[in-house]
Amino acid sequence: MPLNYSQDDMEDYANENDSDEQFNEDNLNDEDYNTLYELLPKVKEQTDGKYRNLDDQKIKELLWMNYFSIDDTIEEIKRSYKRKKVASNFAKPSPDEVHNEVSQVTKGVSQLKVAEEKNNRSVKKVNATKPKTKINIQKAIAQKAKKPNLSFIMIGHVDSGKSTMIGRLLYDLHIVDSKVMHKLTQESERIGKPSFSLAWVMDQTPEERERGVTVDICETQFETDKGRYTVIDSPGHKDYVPQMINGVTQADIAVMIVDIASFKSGFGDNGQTKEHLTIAKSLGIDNCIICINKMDSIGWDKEMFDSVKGELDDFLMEELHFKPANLKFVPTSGYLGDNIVKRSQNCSWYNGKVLMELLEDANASIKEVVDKKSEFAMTVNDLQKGGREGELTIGGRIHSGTIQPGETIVISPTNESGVVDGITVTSTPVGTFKMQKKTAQLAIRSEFVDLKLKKVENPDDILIGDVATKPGHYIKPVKEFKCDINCFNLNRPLLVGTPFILFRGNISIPCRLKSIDYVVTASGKMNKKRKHLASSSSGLVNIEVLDRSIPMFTFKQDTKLGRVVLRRDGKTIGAGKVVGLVTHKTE
Ligand SMILES: Nc1nc2c(ncn2[C@@H]2O[C@H](COP(=O)(O)OP(=O)(O)OP(=O)(O)O)[C@@H](O)[C@H]2O)c(=O)[nH]1
Repeated sequence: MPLNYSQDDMEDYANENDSDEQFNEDNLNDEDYNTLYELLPKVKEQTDGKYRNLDDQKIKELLWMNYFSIDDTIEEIKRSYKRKKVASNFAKPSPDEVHNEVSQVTKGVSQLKVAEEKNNRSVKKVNATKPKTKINIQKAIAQKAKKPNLSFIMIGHVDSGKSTMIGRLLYDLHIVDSKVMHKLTQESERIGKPSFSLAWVMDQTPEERERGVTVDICETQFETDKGRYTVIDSPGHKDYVPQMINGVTQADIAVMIVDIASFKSGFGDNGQTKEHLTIAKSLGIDNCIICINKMDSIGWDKEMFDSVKGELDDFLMEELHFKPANLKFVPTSGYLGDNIVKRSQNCSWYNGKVLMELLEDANASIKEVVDKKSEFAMTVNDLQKGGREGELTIGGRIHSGTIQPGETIVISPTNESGVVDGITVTSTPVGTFKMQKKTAQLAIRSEFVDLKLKKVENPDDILIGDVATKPGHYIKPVKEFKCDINCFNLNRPLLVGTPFILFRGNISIPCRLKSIDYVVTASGKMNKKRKHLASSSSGLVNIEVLDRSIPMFTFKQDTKLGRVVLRRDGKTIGAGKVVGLVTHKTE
């Protein structure tokens, strides 16, 4: 593709040519020819050592295909290597670069326009209101920064010991007292499941206790001298992966629990170990603590620990592209409490940190508690009707920005609004055994809060998954968006028209593959003719939401909420980054 072409030429090129067109340097004009030879050594230098076996001809071809952009070419080279892996985390294409690609491809889709340029006429105007009490916000933020809130989720194959681990953590931190434990032990013994007493601290519904299986996420807040924490328990059973995805979207880091005694079944294709890790990475979790658990059941065998650690390390680094420094492995027994809060006496060969110390390190590494550039946004995760008309309490994690009582919020997709009447934060300080509900004059990013709202016209229109912002920053809902997608685990190809369930934040909604702009072929070429995606392939696609319009973010706007996961037939089949929101002219 020549460099100095006009926009019209580029459109013609996009419409008329496909990626199968052969590169022939004899046909280049002088300027393009010179550019090619100037850039070739630069690409070689930057990819040398990592991506060998690429000959000059192939690099020239890739440079040409990518309009002589070094970054895009290197990205293409990386992608072609990535596709050799079973799963992918679509690690790097920079949002800007993807955005550029999209703005070129969207030119060909003539009926559509990128929605970010807004059509807000139909949206009722909601005015901002001032906080009830004037406070020194900087001082209040600085105060909160002394104890940031780290949210971590326990993930892992069914029965690996997630709930037991949390029960043990809370018990050893003196958050759950011995009276509660004694009661739970008696109750679990009564139904013949004594080993579940610790798990019952988190598994609270009769269904969960009877079946010994967690079916939904459950979160608990606690506070140590150094930091605040939210621990999220998630189900390991394959039928409850959607609930697990919901939990991941509210977490900063993941704690993967692996049952060493049945590692193979959990790690195989039918197990959830790989699926949970892939989902976590796809949804933006970059740090993972891996507890190799139930070590008591194999006599704390170091060789077995090393072998399982090796297999997991390979998968996490090579296929999911975790950075080695962001992975921490601990040998644990959640049941007996080894290496959770207290150091194990049974495992002299392990000199690393225990789970709680690793969580403290992760908490201490939170640098900025509020990103000053980002506006308030919160996904609604819980709803409680108020006693009076127009009252409603919404619960959730503040995703970005700050909020104070007295301020008005507006909720997408219905444009309902309400005035924040009060903010409550819940936590149990270590050693007190008492959950405290505190009212707050200010709540900030990463806190789990309940916002009591008043003056809500139609409370019934607000649903879980809706997004609250301040007036002027309303997220316009869309029914279609462009997505840079990676597919894995497909039994049969994903064709245009195929329906699937899309997960974004805590929303899960039926969607279909509306069209494919291009597929990246096995040889690393962009193919604009292909109308299906195969396993381990990637591409730029249009996704249509089938039920209703939903609030969406691009990856450029928000690196967490701008990500989606696709599931079909009970399997996770792909993940992607949203690169453009699309509205039809008639909308
Ligand atoms: N030997 C041994 N057994 C454990 C350990 N941790 C948990 N268990 C047992 O494993 C079984 C399952 O524990 P849970 O904590 O319910 O497992 P889970 O991962 O939360 O289960 P789901 O949420 O349903 O996937 C229970 O019988 C536990 O007592 C451990 O460290 N050692």
